[in-house]
Amino acid sequence: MSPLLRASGVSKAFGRTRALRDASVTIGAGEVVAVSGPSGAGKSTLLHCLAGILVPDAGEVHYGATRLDELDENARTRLRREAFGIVFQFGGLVPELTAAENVAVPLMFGGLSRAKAAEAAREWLERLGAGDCAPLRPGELSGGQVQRVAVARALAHGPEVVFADEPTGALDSVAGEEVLGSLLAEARGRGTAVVLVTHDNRVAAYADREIVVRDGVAAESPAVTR
Ligand SMILES: Nc1ncnc2c1ncn2[C@@H]1O[C@H](COP(=O)(O)OP(=O)(O)OP(=O)(O)O)[C@@H](O)[C@H]1O
Repeated sequence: MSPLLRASGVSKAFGRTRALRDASVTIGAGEVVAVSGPSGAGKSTLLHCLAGILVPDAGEVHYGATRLDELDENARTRLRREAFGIVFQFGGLVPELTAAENVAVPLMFGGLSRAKAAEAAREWLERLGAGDCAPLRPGELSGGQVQRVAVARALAHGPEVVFADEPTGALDSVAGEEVLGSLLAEARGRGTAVVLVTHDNRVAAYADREIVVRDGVAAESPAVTR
């Protein structure tokens, strides 16, 4: 599998907390990788460094031929918008916008007309089983619906990688499995890589491969052939 995203010797500290120590991991194109480990181990920090949300104190992050950690803030934001999709534990939707607008607005940033973005947003919400949510605001949605909308928003612009930080952590197991099932089915169908932070072993079982983080140290399991 060709490497898409590669962290090499990445370290990140917050004050005296060494959240990540010398982490070296690779994400292949189209690969679904679970990042697991106990609370506070450094999983989110690793995800944020790979996604260009955080800049590491040491080490390198490569996205294809691009050295992510050397880009300035604007360039990283642009790259994230174009090439990455992100799903947070609590959706991270804009509360003032409807579900449809939450999905459509990033598409308009990407250059689609309002009408085309609205149409694509509707299609994506339908695909994720959240068509009925289109006119509603996040405050009017269930946790599972919020995550479906967040997944639609993360996938709609055709990213190469989706980063999901405990995307089902706030949901009961049935809703969680449905959301995760939809995310992975859509991503696998499109060859989109997924980096999935979880401390739930059942969730990790959906992945092709696991990166286990303990005390800031990341260990990769070998690739599983499907
Ligand atoms: N912005 C921050 N400021 C200060 N400390 C931080 C910050 N972000 C993370 N940390 C600390 O870094 C360590 C790793 O945090 P991180 O969120 O990466 O762990 P995690 O494995 O994702 O944990 P959880 O499963 O509880 O979300 C923790 O000790 C945490 O308190």
